[in-house]
Amino acid sequence: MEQYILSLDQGTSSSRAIVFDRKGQICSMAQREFTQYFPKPGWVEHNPHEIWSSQASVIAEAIAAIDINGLNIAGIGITNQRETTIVWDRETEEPVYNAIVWQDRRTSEYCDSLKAEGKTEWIREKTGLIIDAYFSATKIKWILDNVPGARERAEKGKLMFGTVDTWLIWRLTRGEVHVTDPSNASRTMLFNIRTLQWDEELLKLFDIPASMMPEVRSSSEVYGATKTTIFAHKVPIAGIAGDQQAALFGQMCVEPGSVKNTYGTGCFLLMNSGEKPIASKNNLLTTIAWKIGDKVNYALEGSIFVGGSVVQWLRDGLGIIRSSSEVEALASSVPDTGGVYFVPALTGLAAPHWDQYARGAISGISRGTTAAHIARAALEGIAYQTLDIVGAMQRDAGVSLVELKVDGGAARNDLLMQFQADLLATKVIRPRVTETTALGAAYLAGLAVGYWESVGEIRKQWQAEHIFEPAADRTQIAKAVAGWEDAVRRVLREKND
Ligand SMILES: Nc1ncnc2c1ncn2[C@@H]1O[C@H](COP(=O)(O)OP(=O)(O)O)[C@@H](O)[C@H]1O
Ligand SMILES: O=P(O)(O)OC[C@H](O)CO
Repeated sequence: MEQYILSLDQGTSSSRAIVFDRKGQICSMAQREFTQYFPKPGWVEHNPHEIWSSQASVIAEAIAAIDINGLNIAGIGITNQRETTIVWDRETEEPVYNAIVWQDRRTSEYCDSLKAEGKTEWIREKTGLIIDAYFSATKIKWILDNVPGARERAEKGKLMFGTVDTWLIWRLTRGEVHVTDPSNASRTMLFNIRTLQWDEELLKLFDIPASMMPEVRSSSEVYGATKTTIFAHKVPIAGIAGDQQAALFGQMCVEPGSVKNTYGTGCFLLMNSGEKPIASKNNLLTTIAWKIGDKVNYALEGSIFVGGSVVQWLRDGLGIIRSSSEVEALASSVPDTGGVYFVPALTGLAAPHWDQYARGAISGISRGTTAAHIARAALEGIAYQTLDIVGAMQRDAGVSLVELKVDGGAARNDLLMQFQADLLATKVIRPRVTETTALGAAYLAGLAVGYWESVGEIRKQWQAEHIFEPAADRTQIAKAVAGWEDAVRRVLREKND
Protein backbone atom coordinates (compact mmCIF):
# COMPACT_ATOMS: atom_id res chain seq x y z
CA MET A 1 0.00 0.00 0.00
CA GLU A 2 1.34 3.41 -1.03
CA GLN A 3 2.44 5.51 1.95
CA TYR A 4 2.47 9.31 2.31
CA ILE A 5 3.19 11.99 4.89
CA LEU A 6 0.43 14.46 5.78
CA SER A 7 1.49 17.96 6.73
CA LEU A 8 -0.78 20.43 8.52
CA ASP A 9 0.22 24.09 8.04
CA GLN A 10 -1.94 26.25 10.29
CA GLY A 11 -1.05 29.81 9.15
CA THR A 12 -2.23 33.26 10.20
CA SER A 13 -4.69 33.67 7.37
CA SER A 14 -5.42 30.09 6.31
CA SER A 15 -5.23 26.43 7.29
CA ARG A 16 -3.59 24.10 4.80
CA ALA A 17 -3.22 20.32 4.57
CA ILE A 18 -0.71 18.88 2.11
CA VAL A 19 0.01 15.25 1.26
CA PHE A 20 3.65 14.58 0.28
CA ASP A 21 5.17 11.50 -1.31
CA ARG A 22 8.61 9.95 -0.79
CA LYS A 23 10.19 12.36 -3.31
CA GLY A 24 8.92 15.35 -1.30
CA GLN A 25 6.43 16.17 -4.04
CA ILE A 26 2.96 17.54 -3.40
CA CYS A 27 0.29 14.92 -4.18
CA SER A 28 -2.69 16.91 -2.96
CA MET A 29 -3.40 20.10 -1.10
CA ALA A 30 -6.42 21.83 0.44
CA GLN A 31 -6.59 25.31 1.93
CA ARG A 32 -9.24 27.27 3.81
CA GLU A 33 -9.21 30.85 5.05
CA PHE A 34 -10.84 31.63 8.39
CA THR A 35 -12.14 34.73 10.14
CA GLN A 36 -9.82 37.40 11.52
CA TYR A 37 -11.30 39.35 14.44
CA PHE A 38 -10.17 42.93 15.17
CA PRO A 39 -12.23 43.81 18.29
CA LYS A 40 -10.27 47.02 18.98
CA PRO A 41 -7.48 48.90 17.18
CA GLY A 42 -4.30 46.84 17.49
CA TRP A 43 -6.13 43.70 18.70
CA VAL A 44 -6.14 40.56 16.52
CA GLU A 45 -7.97 37.37 17.48
CA HIS A 46 -8.93 33.99 15.98
CA ASN A 47 -11.62 31.61 17.16
CA PRO A 48 -9.84 28.41 18.35
CA HIS A 49 -12.83 26.29 17.25
CA GLU A 50 -12.55 27.78 13.76
CA ILE A 51 -8.80 27.10 13.70
CA TRP A 52 -9.61 23.46 14.46
CA SER A 53 -12.64 23.12 12.15
CA SER A 54 -10.85 24.74 9.18
CA GLN A 55 -7.87 22.46 9.78
CA ALA A 56 -10.06 19.37 10.13
CA SER A 57 -11.96 20.14 6.93
CA VAL A 58 -8.82 20.61 4.83
CA ILE A 59 -7.39 17.33 6.14
CA ALA A 60 -10.53 15.52 4.99
CA GLU A 61 -10.46 17.33 1.63
CA ALA A 62 -6.76 16.66 0.95
CA ILE A 63 -6.95 12.95 1.65
CA ALA A 64 -10.24 12.49 -0.21
CA ALA A 65 -8.79 14.26 -3.27
CA ILE A 66 -6.37 11.39 -3.88
CA ASP A 67 -8.64 8.72 -2.45
CA ILE A 68 -6.48 7.61 0.47
CA ASN A 69 -7.24 6.98 4.15
CA GLY A 70 -5.43 6.83 7.48
CA LEU A 71 -3.73 3.55 6.60
CA ASN A 72 -1.90 5.31 3.76
CA ILE A 73 -0.47 7.97 6.06
CA ALA A 74 2.84 7.04 7.67
CA GLY A 75 2.86 10.12 9.87
CA ILE A 76 1.53 13.63 10.43
CA GLY A 77 3.72 16.73 10.72
CA ILE A 78 2.37 19.92 12.29
CA THR A 79 3.53 23.46 11.62
CA ASN A 80 1.84 26.62 12.76
CA GLN A 81 1.65 30.37 13.12
CA ARG A 82 3.83 30.93 16.17
CA GLU A 83 3.26 32.80 19.47
CA THR A 84 -0.54 32.82 19.03
CA THR A 85 -1.94 31.97 22.45
CA ILE A 86 -4.84 29.68 23.40
CA VAL A 87 -6.01 28.92 26.95
CA TRP A 88 -8.65 26.24 27.47
CA ASP A 89 -10.38 24.20 30.17
CA ARG A 90 -8.75 20.83 30.84
CA GLU A 91 -12.12 19.06 31.34
CA THR A 92 -14.52 20.72 28.92
CA GLU A 93 -11.92 21.58 26.22
CA GLU A 94 -13.64 24.93 25.92
CA PRO A 95 -11.29 27.89 25.27
CA VAL A 96 -11.72 30.57 27.93
CA TYR A 97 -11.03 33.32 25.38
CA ASN A 98 -10.31 33.68 21.67
CA ALA A 99 -6.80 32.91 20.44
CA ILE A 100 -4.72 36.08 20.86
CA VAL A 101 -2.76 36.33 17.61
CA TRP A 102 0.98 37.10 17.35
CA GLN A 103 0.17 40.44 15.67
CA ASP A 104 -1.95 41.61 18.63
CA ARG A 105 -0.53 44.73 20.35
CA ARG A 106 -2.79 44.91 23.46
CA THR A 107 0.08 44.21 25.88
CA SER A 108 2.44 46.88 24.51
CA GLU A 109 2.15 49.11 27.56
CA TYR A 110 2.81 46.24 29.93
CA CYS A 111 5.92 45.49 27.83
CA ASP A 112 7.01 49.12 28.24
CA SER A 113 6.74 48.72 32.01
CA LEU A 114 8.94 45.61 31.92
CA LYS A 115 11.55 47.56 29.94
CA ALA A 116 11.34 50.44 32.43
CA GLU A 117 11.98 47.95 35.26
CA GLY A 118 15.25 47.01 33.51
CA LYS A 119 14.21 43.46 32.56
CA THR A 120 15.42 43.64 28.94
CA GLU A 121 18.82 41.96 29.24
CA TRP A 122 17.66 39.43 31.85
CA ILE A 123 14.85 38.24 29.56
CA ARG A 124 17.05 38.29 26.47
CA GLU A 125 19.70 36.18 28.20
CA LYS A 126 17.18 33.49 29.16
CA THR A 127 14.93 33.46 26.10
CA GLY A 128 16.89 35.05 23.22
CA LEU A 129 13.92 37.42 22.74
CA ILE A 130 13.37 41.16 22.87
CA ILE A 131 10.54 42.34 25.12
CA ASP A 132 7.54 42.87 22.83
CA ALA A 133 3.80 42.18 22.76
CA TYR A 134 4.57 39.74 19.90
CA PHE A 135 5.41 36.80 22.20
CA SER A 136 3.01 34.54 24.15
CA ALA A 137 3.89 35.31 27.80
CA THR A 138 2.16 38.69 28.06
CA LYS A 139 -0.83 37.34 26.13
CA ILE A 140 -1.33 34.46 28.62
CA LYS A 141 -1.00 36.93 31.49
CA TRP A 142 -3.59 39.19 29.86
CA ILE A 143 -6.09 36.29 29.63
CA LEU A 144 -5.54 35.29 33.27
CA ASP A 145 -5.85 38.90 34.42
CA ASN A 146 -8.88 39.83 32.31
CA VAL A 147 -11.15 36.81 31.86
CA PRO A 148 -13.36 36.55 34.97
CA GLY A 149 -12.38 33.57 37.11
CA ALA A 150 -9.53 32.50 34.81
CA ARG A 151 -6.67 33.07 37.24
CA GLU A 152 -8.42 31.14 40.02
CA ARG A 153 -9.15 28.21 37.68
CA ALA A 154 -5.57 28.28 36.39
CA GLU A 155 -4.20 28.16 39.92
CA LYS A 156 -6.38 25.11 40.64
CA GLY A 157 -4.78 23.36 37.62
CA LYS A 158 -7.98 23.53 35.57
CA LEU A 159 -6.67 25.53 32.59
CA MET A 160 -4.16 24.61 29.91
CA PHE A 161 -2.07 26.77 27.63
CA GLY A 162 -0.94 25.97 24.14
CA THR A 163 0.39 27.56 20.99
CA VAL A 164 -1.51 26.42 17.89
CA ASP A 165 0.53 23.20 17.48
CA THR A 166 -0.43 22.15 21.02
CA TRP A 167 -4.10 22.97 20.49
CA LEU A 168 -4.27 20.98 17.23
CA ILE A 169 -2.59 17.94 18.81
CA TRP A 170 -4.91 18.16 21.82
CA ARG A 171 -7.87 18.08 19.43
CA LEU A 172 -6.42 15.38 17.17
CA THR A 173 -5.78 13.10 20.19
CA ARG A 174 -9.07 13.98 21.91
CA GLY A 175 -7.42 15.44 24.96
CA GLU A 176 -4.76 12.80 25.49
CA VAL A 177 -1.59 14.63 24.50
CA HIS A 178 -0.48 18.08 25.73
CA VAL A 179 2.88 18.75 24.06
CA THR A 180 4.87 21.26 22.08
CA ASP A 181 8.40 21.37 20.66
CA PRO A 182 11.36 23.67 21.44
CA SER A 183 10.91 25.76 18.26
CA ASN A 184 7.43 26.81 19.43
CA ALA A 185 8.36 26.94 23.13
CA SER A 186 11.20 29.34 22.32
CA ARG A 187 8.65 31.91 21.08
CA THR A 188 6.66 32.10 24.32
CA MET A 189 9.17 34.16 26.37
CA LEU A 190 8.78 31.53 29.08
CA PHE A 191 11.26 28.96 27.78
CA ASN A 192 14.92 29.02 28.71
CA ILE A 193 16.77 28.34 25.46
CA ARG A 194 19.90 27.25 27.35
CA THR A 195 18.43 24.85 29.96
CA LEU A 196 15.69 23.79 27.48
CA GLN A 197 13.01 24.01 30.17
CA TRP A 198 10.15 26.28 31.13
CA ASP A 199 11.85 28.92 33.24
CA GLU A 200 10.51 29.12 36.79
CA GLU A 201 11.61 32.72 37.27
CA LEU A 202 9.82 33.80 34.10
CA LEU A 203 6.66 31.89 35.03
CA LYS A 204 6.79 33.74 38.36
CA LEU A 205 7.36 37.14 36.72
CA PHE A 206 4.36 36.70 34.43
CA ASP A 207 2.34 34.98 37.17
CA ILE A 208 1.61 31.87 35.10
CA PRO A 209 1.07 28.52 36.90
CA ALA A 210 3.49 25.83 35.64
CA SER A 211 0.59 23.34 35.54
CA MET A 212 -0.77 25.12 32.43
CA MET A 213 2.32 24.47 30.35
CA PRO A 214 2.63 21.65 27.80
CA GLU A 215 5.42 19.10 27.92
CA VAL A 216 8.28 20.10 25.62
CA ARG A 217 9.36 17.17 23.43
CA SER A 218 11.69 17.12 20.41
CA SER A 219 10.60 18.33 16.95
CA SER A 220 10.75 14.86 15.42
CA GLU A 221 9.28 11.92 17.36
CA VAL A 222 5.96 10.14 17.81
CA TYR A 223 3.91 12.11 20.35
CA GLY A 224 0.76 10.02 20.12
CA ALA A 225 -1.84 8.80 17.64
CA THR A 226 -4.95 10.45 16.24
CA LYS A 227 -8.28 9.61 17.83
CA THR A 228 -10.54 11.74 15.67
CA THR A 229 -13.14 10.40 13.30
CA ILE A 230 -11.36 12.10 10.38
CA PHE A 231 -9.24 8.96 10.10
CA ALA A 232 -10.78 5.54 10.56
CA HIS A 233 -7.34 4.34 11.72
CA LYS A 234 -4.88 5.74 14.21
CA VAL A 235 -2.17 7.82 12.56
CA PRO A 236 1.03 8.76 14.39
CA ILE A 237 1.64 12.46 14.96
CA ALA A 238 5.39 12.63 14.53
CA GLY A 239 6.70 16.15 13.83
CA ILE A 240 6.19 19.69 15.17
CA ALA A 241 7.86 22.99 14.29
CA GLY A 242 6.88 26.65 14.25
CA ASP A 243 6.23 27.68 10.65
CA GLN A 244 9.38 29.77 10.16
CA GLN A 245 11.65 27.10 11.57
CA ALA A 246 9.83 24.45 9.51
CA ALA A 247 10.51 26.54 6.39
CA LEU A 248 14.21 26.67 7.32
CA PHE A 249 14.19 22.87 7.49
CA GLY A 250 12.08 22.51 4.33
CA GLN A 251 14.59 24.71 2.48
CA MET A 252 17.24 22.29 3.78
CA CYS A 253 19.14 25.14 5.45
CA VAL A 254 20.69 22.54 7.73
CA GLU A 255 24.28 23.83 7.62
CA PRO A 256 25.33 26.67 9.93
CA GLY A 257 25.31 29.94 7.99
CA SER A 258 22.54 28.96 5.54
CA VAL A 259 19.72 31.49 5.28
CA LYS A 260 16.11 31.61 4.08
CA ASN A 261 13.52 34.36 3.93
CA THR A 262 9.78 33.60 3.88
CA TYR A 263 7.61 36.30 2.28
CA GLY A 264 4.16 35.58 3.75
CA THR A 265 1.88 37.88 5.78
CA GLY A 266 5.08 39.05 7.47
CA CYS A 267 8.65 38.21 6.44
CA PHE A 268 10.91 36.07 8.55
CA LEU A 269 14.57 35.70 7.72
CA LEU A 270 16.33 32.90 9.60
CA MET A 271 19.96 31.85 9.62
CA ASN A 272 20.94 28.44 10.92
CA SER A 273 23.53 29.08 13.64
CA GLY A 274 24.34 25.46 14.46
CA GLU A 275 24.43 23.89 17.91
CA LYS A 276 25.29 27.10 19.77
CA PRO A 277 22.97 30.09 20.25
CA ILE A 278 24.40 33.35 18.88
CA ALA A 279 23.52 36.31 21.11
CA SER A 280 22.54 39.15 18.81
CA LYS A 281 24.09 42.58 19.29
CA ASN A 282 21.92 44.02 16.53
CA ASN A 283 18.39 43.41 17.77
CA LEU A 284 17.75 40.07 16.12
CA LEU A 285 16.18 37.16 17.98
CA THR A 286 18.01 34.04 19.07
CA THR A 287 15.64 31.16 18.66
CA ILE A 288 15.54 27.37 18.52
CA ALA A 289 15.30 26.01 14.99
CA TRP A 290 14.54 22.41 15.93
CA LYS A 291 15.55 19.55 18.18
CA ILE A 292 16.15 16.19 16.55
CA GLY A 293 17.16 13.36 18.89
CA ASP A 294 19.03 15.16 21.63
CA LYS A 295 20.64 17.69 19.28
CA VAL A 296 19.36 21.25 19.41
CA ASN A 297 19.86 23.53 16.44
CA TYR A 298 19.66 27.29 16.98
CA ALA A 299 18.89 30.13 14.56
CA LEU A 300 19.18 33.89 14.38
CA GLU A 301 15.91 35.47 13.26
CA GLY A 302 14.95 38.83 11.80
CA SER A 303 11.17 39.24 12.05
CA ILE A 304 9.32 41.72 9.82
CA PHE A 305 5.67 42.22 10.83
CA VAL A 306 4.38 43.54 7.49
CA GLY A 307 5.49 41.77 4.31
CA GLY A 308 2.91 40.44 1.85
CA SER A 309 0.20 42.03 3.97
CA VAL A 310 1.17 45.46 2.57
CA VAL A 311 -0.06 44.10 -0.77
CA GLN A 312 -3.33 43.09 0.91
CA TRP A 313 -3.56 46.68 2.16
CA LEU A 314 -3.11 48.01 -1.40
CA ARG A 315 -6.00 45.73 -2.32
CA ASP A 316 -8.36 46.18 0.65
CA GLY A 317 -7.30 49.57 2.06
CA LEU A 318 -6.45 51.58 -1.06
CA GLY A 319 -8.36 49.50 -3.62
CA ILE A 320 -5.71 49.99 -6.35
CA ILE A 321 -5.56 46.25 -7.18
CA ARG A 322 -8.24 43.56 -7.10
CA SER A 323 -6.00 40.63 -6.16
CA SER A 324 -2.49 40.32 -4.67
CA SER A 325 -1.10 38.87 -7.89
CA GLU A 326 -2.10 42.03 -9.83
CA VAL A 327 0.49 44.08 -7.96
CA GLU A 328 3.36 42.87 -10.14
CA ALA A 329 1.86 44.10 -13.42
CA LEU A 330 0.90 47.44 -11.87
CA ALA A 331 4.35 47.99 -10.31
CA SER A 332 6.10 46.91 -13.54
CA SER A 333 4.20 49.51 -15.56
CA VAL A 334 6.64 52.18 -14.29
CA PRO A 335 10.46 51.93 -14.48
CA ASP A 336 11.00 53.05 -10.87
CA THR A 337 9.12 54.55 -7.91
CA GLY A 338 9.76 58.14 -9.06
CA GLY A 339 11.31 58.92 -5.66
CA VAL A 340 8.45 57.44 -3.58
CA TYR A 341 9.29 55.40 -0.46
CA PHE A 342 6.76 53.28 1.42
CA VAL A 343 7.75 52.25 4.96
CA PRO A 344 5.11 49.61 5.79
CA ALA A 345 5.16 50.00 9.57
CA LEU A 346 1.40 49.34 9.68
CA THR A 347 1.64 47.46 13.01
CA GLY A 348 4.89 48.95 14.30
CA LEU A 349 8.37 48.00 13.19
CA ALA A 350 9.96 44.77 14.38
CA ALA A 351 13.62 43.84 13.77
CA PRO A 352 15.99 45.56 13.88
CA HIS A 353 14.13 48.65 15.23
CA TRP A 354 11.50 47.13 17.60
CA ASP A 355 9.41 50.28 17.69
CA GLN A 356 5.91 49.22 18.81
CA TYR A 357 4.42 52.61 18.07
CA ALA A 358 5.93 53.43 14.63
CA ARG A 359 3.28 53.66 11.90
CA GLY A 360 3.49 53.44 8.11
CA ALA A 361 4.41 56.33 5.81
CA ILE A 362 4.47 56.98 2.07
CA SER A 363 6.91 59.80 1.28
CA GLY A 364 8.35 61.56 -1.77
CA ILE A 365 4.93 62.00 -3.44
CA SER A 366 4.84 64.54 -6.29
CA ARG A 367 2.27 65.62 -8.90
CA GLY A 368 3.52 62.84 -11.17
CA THR A 369 3.02 60.05 -8.61
CA THR A 370 0.55 57.34 -9.66
CA ALA A 371 -0.88 54.17 -8.12
CA ALA A 372 1.84 52.28 -10.00
CA HIS A 373 4.62 54.19 -8.20
CA ILE A 374 2.99 53.47 -4.84
CA ALA A 375 2.59 49.77 -5.70
CA ARG A 376 6.25 49.60 -6.71
CA ALA A 377 7.33 51.43 -3.54
CA ALA A 378 5.28 48.99 -1.44
CA LEU A 379 7.09 46.00 -2.98
CA GLU A 380 10.44 47.71 -2.61
CA GLY A 381 9.62 48.42 1.06
CA ILE A 382 9.44 44.66 1.66
CA ALA A 383 12.87 44.20 0.09
CA TYR A 384 14.45 47.16 1.95
CA GLN A 385 13.26 45.77 5.29
CA THR A 386 14.92 42.48 4.37
CA LEU A 387 18.13 44.37 3.52
CA ASP A 388 18.12 45.92 7.01
CA ILE A 389 17.79 42.46 8.58
CA VAL A 390 20.57 41.00 6.43
CA GLY A 391 22.86 43.88 7.49
CA ALA A 392 22.17 43.17 11.17
CA MET A 393 22.67 39.43 10.66
CA GLN A 394 25.96 39.87 8.85
CA ARG A 395 27.24 42.04 11.70
CA ASP A 396 26.09 39.47 14.30
CA ALA A 397 27.43 36.42 12.53
CA GLY A 398 30.57 38.07 11.14
CA VAL A 399 29.97 36.52 7.72
CA SER A 400 28.64 37.82 4.40
CA LEU A 401 25.48 36.46 2.86
CA VAL A 402 26.35 34.22 -0.08
CA GLU A 403 22.84 33.42 -1.28
CA LEU A 404 19.26 33.80 -0.06
CA LYS A 405 16.70 31.01 -0.41
CA VAL A 406 13.16 32.36 -0.59
CA ASP A 407 9.59 31.05 -0.23
CA GLY A 408 6.09 32.18 0.79
CA GLY A 409 3.24 33.76 -1.20
CA ALA A 410 4.99 37.02 -2.13
CA ALA A 411 8.14 35.16 -3.30
CA ARG A 412 6.12 34.35 -6.42
CA ASN A 413 6.58 38.02 -7.40
CA ASP A 414 9.52 38.15 -9.87
CA LEU A 415 9.84 41.94 -9.72
CA LEU A 416 10.20 41.82 -5.93
CA MET A 417 12.68 38.93 -6.07
CA GLN A 418 14.84 40.68 -8.72
CA PHE A 419 14.85 43.89 -6.68
CA GLN A 420 15.83 41.85 -3.62
CA ALA A 421 18.80 40.35 -5.49
CA ASP A 422 19.82 43.83 -6.72
CA LEU A 423 19.61 45.34 -3.23
CA LEU A 424 21.49 42.54 -1.49
CA ALA A 425 24.00 42.10 -4.35
CA THR A 426 23.53 38.38 -3.89
CA LYS A 427 21.73 35.50 -5.59
CA VAL A 428 18.10 34.97 -4.60
CA ILE A 429 17.04 31.37 -5.11
CA ARG A 430 13.42 30.22 -5.35
CA PRO A 431 12.88 26.45 -4.95
CA ARG A 432 10.66 24.20 -7.04
CA VAL A 433 8.46 23.37 -4.03
CA THR A 434 7.48 26.73 -2.51
CA GLU A 435 5.34 25.10 0.20
CA THR A 436 8.56 24.71 2.17
CA THR A 437 6.88 25.28 5.53
CA ALA A 438 4.64 22.25 5.11
CA LEU A 439 7.50 20.30 3.55
CA GLY A 440 9.72 20.98 6.57
CA ALA A 441 7.07 19.62 8.96
CA ALA A 442 6.57 16.60 6.67
CA TYR A 443 10.32 15.91 6.74
CA LEU A 444 10.40 16.11 10.57
CA ALA A 445 7.51 13.63 10.81
CA GLY A 446 8.86 11.36 8.07
CA LEU A 447 12.27 11.13 9.74
CA ALA A 448 10.62 10.12 13.04
CA VAL A 449 8.67 7.22 11.53
CA GLY A 450 11.45 6.01 9.21
CA TYR A 451 9.66 7.15 6.02
CA TRP A 452 12.93 8.89 5.18
CA GLU A 453 16.16 7.49 6.58
CA SER A 454 18.25 10.59 7.10
CA VAL A 455 18.65 14.32 6.45
CA GLY A 456 21.26 13.30 3.85
CA GLU A 457 18.57 11.45 1.90
CA ILE A 458 16.04 14.31 1.87
CA ARG A 459 18.67 16.95 1.11
CA LYS A 460 18.97 15.55 -2.40
CA GLN A 461 15.31 16.43 -3.05
CA TRP A 462 15.77 20.22 -2.89
CA GLN A 463 15.78 21.84 -6.35
CA ALA A 464 15.94 25.45 -7.51
CA GLU A 465 13.18 26.72 -9.78
CA HIS A 466 14.62 30.20 -10.48
CA ILE A 467 17.83 32.02 -9.55
CA PHE A 468 17.66 35.83 -9.55
CA GLU A 469 21.14 37.28 -10.18
CA PRO A 470 22.00 40.81 -9.00
CA ALA A 471 22.20 43.14 -11.99
CA ALA A 472 21.72 46.74 -10.81
CA ASP A 473 24.25 49.55 -10.78
CA ARG A 474 25.75 49.75 -7.26
CA THR A 475 25.95 53.55 -7.17
CA GLN A 476 22.24 53.84 -7.89
CA ILE A 477 21.45 51.22 -5.27
CA ALA A 478 23.53 53.06 -2.66
CA LYS A 479 21.58 56.26 -3.40
CA ALA A 480 18.25 54.46 -3.16
CA VAL A 481 19.23 52.83 0.16
CA ALA A 482 20.18 56.23 1.61
CA GLY A 483 16.67 57.45 0.69
CA TRP A 484 15.12 54.42 2.43
CA GLU A 485 17.15 55.01 5.59
CA ASP A 486 15.97 58.59 5.66
CA ALA A 487 12.33 57.48 5.23
CA VAL A 488 12.67 54.99 8.11
CA ARG A 489 14.17 57.61 10.42
CA ARG A 490 11.03 59.69 9.94
CA VAL A 491 8.65 56.97 11.16
CA LEU A 492 10.59 55.87 14.24
CA ARG A 493 8.51 57.22 17.10
CA GLU A 494 10.93 56.48 19.89
CA LYS A 495 13.71 58.47 18.22
CA ASN A 496 11.40 61.31 17.12
CA ASP A 497 9.74 61.91 20.50
N1 LIG B 1 2.14 37.99 -6.54
C1 LIG B 1 2.24 38.50 -5.32
N2 LIG B 1 3.00 39.60 -5.09
C2 LIG B 1 3.13 40.09 -3.83
N3 LIG B 1 2.52 39.56 -2.75
C3 LIG B 1 1.76 38.47 -2.92
C4 LIG B 1 1.58 37.88 -4.21
N4 LIG B 1 0.77 36.79 -4.05
C5 LIG B 1 0.48 36.72 -2.72
N5 LIG B 1 1.06 37.72 -2.04
C6 LIG B 1 0.99 38.00 -0.59
O1 LIG B 1 1.48 36.86 0.11
C7 LIG B 1 0.77 36.69 1.34
C8 LIG B 1 0.31 35.25 1.46
O2 LIG B 1 1.41 34.41 1.50
P1 LIG B 1 1.39 33.05 2.38
O3 LIG B 1 2.77 32.48 2.29
O4 LIG B 1 0.24 32.23 1.93
O5 LIG B 1 1.12 33.70 3.82
P2 LIG B 1 0.75 33.12 5.29
O6 LIG B 1 1.46 31.80 5.44
O7 LIG B 1 1.30 34.20 6.18
O8 LIG B 1 -0.75 33.00 5.41
C9 LIG B 1 -0.37 37.67 1.33
O9 LIG B 1 -0.08 38.72 2.23
C10 LIG B 1 -0.44 38.19 -0.12
O10 LIG B 1 -0.79 39.55 -0.17
O1 LIG C 1 1.36 32.55 9.54
P1 LIG C 1 2.56 33.20 8.96
O2 LIG C 1 3.18 32.41 7.85
O3 LIG C 1 2.35 34.62 8.63
O4 LIG C 1 3.71 33.17 10.11
C1 LIG C 1 3.55 33.85 11.28
C2 LIG C 1 4.76 33.70 12.18
O5 LIG C 1 4.93 32.40 12.66
C3 LIG C 1 4.66 34.67 13.32
O6 LIG C 1 5.80 34.60 14.13
